[in-house]
Amino acid sequence: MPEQPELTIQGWGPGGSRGATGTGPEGVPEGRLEPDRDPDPATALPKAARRHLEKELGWEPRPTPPVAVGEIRLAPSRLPAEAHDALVALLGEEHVRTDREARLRRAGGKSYLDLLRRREGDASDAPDAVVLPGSTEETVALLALCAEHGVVVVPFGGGTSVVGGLSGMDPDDRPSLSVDVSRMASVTSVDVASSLVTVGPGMRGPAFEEVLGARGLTLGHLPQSWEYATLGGYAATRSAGQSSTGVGRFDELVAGLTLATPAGVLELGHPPASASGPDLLGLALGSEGALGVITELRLRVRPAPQTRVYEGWSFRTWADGLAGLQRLARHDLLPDVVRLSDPEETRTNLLNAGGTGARLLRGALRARRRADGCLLVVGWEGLPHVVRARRRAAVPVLREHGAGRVGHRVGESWREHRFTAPHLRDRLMDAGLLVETLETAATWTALPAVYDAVRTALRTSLGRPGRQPLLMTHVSHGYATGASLYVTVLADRDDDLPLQQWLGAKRAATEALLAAGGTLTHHHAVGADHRPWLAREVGLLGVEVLRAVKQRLDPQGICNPGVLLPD
Ligand SMILES: Cc1cc2nc3c(=O)[nH]c(=O)nc-3n(C[C@H](O)[C@H](O)[C@H](O)COP(=O)(O)OP(=O)(O)OC[C@H]3O[C@@H](n4cnc5c(N)ncnc54)[C@H](O)[C@@H]3O)c2cc1C
Repeated sequence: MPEQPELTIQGWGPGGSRGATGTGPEGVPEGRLEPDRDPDPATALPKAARRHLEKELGWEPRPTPPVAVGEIRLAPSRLPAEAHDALVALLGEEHVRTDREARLRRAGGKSYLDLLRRREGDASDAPDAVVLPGSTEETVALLALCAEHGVVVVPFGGGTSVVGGLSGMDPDDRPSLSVDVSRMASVTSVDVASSLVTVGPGMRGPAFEEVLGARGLTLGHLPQSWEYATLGGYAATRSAGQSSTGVGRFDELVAGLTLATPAGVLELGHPPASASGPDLLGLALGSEGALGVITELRLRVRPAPQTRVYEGWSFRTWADGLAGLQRLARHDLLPDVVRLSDPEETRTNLLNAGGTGARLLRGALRARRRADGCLLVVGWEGLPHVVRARRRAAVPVLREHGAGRVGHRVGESWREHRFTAPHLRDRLMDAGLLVETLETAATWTALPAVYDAVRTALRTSLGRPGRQPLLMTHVSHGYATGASLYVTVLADRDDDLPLQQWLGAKRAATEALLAAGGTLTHHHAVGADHRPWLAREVGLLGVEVLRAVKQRLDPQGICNPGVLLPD
């Protein structure tokens, strides 16, 4: 398996002048514990970005660094000795870990709240131990063992959950195990004729694409968390990638999977298609570890694209942009990548982009009176003549809605930098900012109202005299019936009550988007954070159906009890 980069615990990405280093057992990427940091906020951000944010937010940059990793508080492991010994007998000593480093690395996910807690030295969500099963059989056996000893099990993929999916909360406060699937990370079969590849859940996107690329294939699932998230995690959360408008959401890429549960093994999905009753595969997709551990996936792949065309367009208004996308969607003409930024996101991105190209673009948009407009990045991939034909059909529609072409460099630059934002988030958090995202989806009809409602709720909740949040929104995925909205929120952090500040804003935004007709989540999943609202979307009877399925597969309720189902 190609080497996978390191996981960190207080931010995103590798590095860390102050972090500890270590080498882990087979399959566990070990290394520095925290990202590289410039402790001085005056130099940590590009000048233009800092000036813009200071003006927009009423924010004064100040150093708010995380505590040193050595100061993070970690309670002693509560794993009972008999359970530990039984796990060692099953998996071997090196695959049952209770050491500080192993537990800290699997403490929670990467939401703003998760990172705030860890930056403040709180690792109360750390598991009592980490186990690394190597096969479906070992996973089933370890689930039986945990059920017998009353130990909670939290599957761990890349640790990139942003909805509290790894918080390990348990109403009965039992000891908890992080089940790290990184040892199950190899490709076991490639069926080129059927476009099917069987792979372990612990493999990450870059490694998988490398293996597929050698065969002229691709999966094409590219979420912003691509560097760290795993294939099993994508399935467990119903992830969507940046090209999902074209290649489909991750749900659509899963042809089948194996789910190890305390009640036994489920083999789900029968490609190419089946009418044998309701689709049980759908129960495992989005199950977030609450029904068991996904131990194998059969994924639908495609030939690697021979051509890629990425470019930028500019609409005069947000309404024009939405109307243009809706029209493309109705006629099945949406490109593979569609990303329409609202005026606030467009302005901020243009100001923050450095270099001559960005300066020229700003000038050109001003000259064409589009400085307050909305940037659209589109991308087409595939066979050259198909890409040409699809683009040729879409361009007149864009023009009919007033879009002006701003060129390939904008599209290419977006493609080149599309995984950098999470690294910037670390630096913004170091300088006293609240930085978080939220997402939803709505029909084309409801979308404008959802957009307005979320913005009003966030402004009301986070606004203070002389201070306003910066709310940057884009449409990230288009469908015939509607689209998703993705909001990036920046605000001056309340240094006294930072957790409460975001919890209040998130609650207000969620209430507002549900009332306006948005979905609870488009691709981040339910986790612990969205649980209280699940019944609003699926109804009380829907929650009861899910509870009954869980009761059958996991009678002792040991599988990730803190997520998905409301208390
Ligand atoms: C900076 C950033 C950018 C992001 N961008 C995107 C994006 O563009 N699109 C998107 O969809 N999401 C995005 N996310 C959210 C996150 O990356 C996804 O939810 C991803 O699918 C999680 O994968 P993971 O391997 O990290 O899973 P984890 O975070 O480890 O786990 C997520 C949940 O799934 C469960 N789980 C994990 N593996 C298994 C398994 N094998 N069997 C059963 N349950 C399992 C866990 O218990 C947990 O409840 C982003 C997150 C961050 C921090």
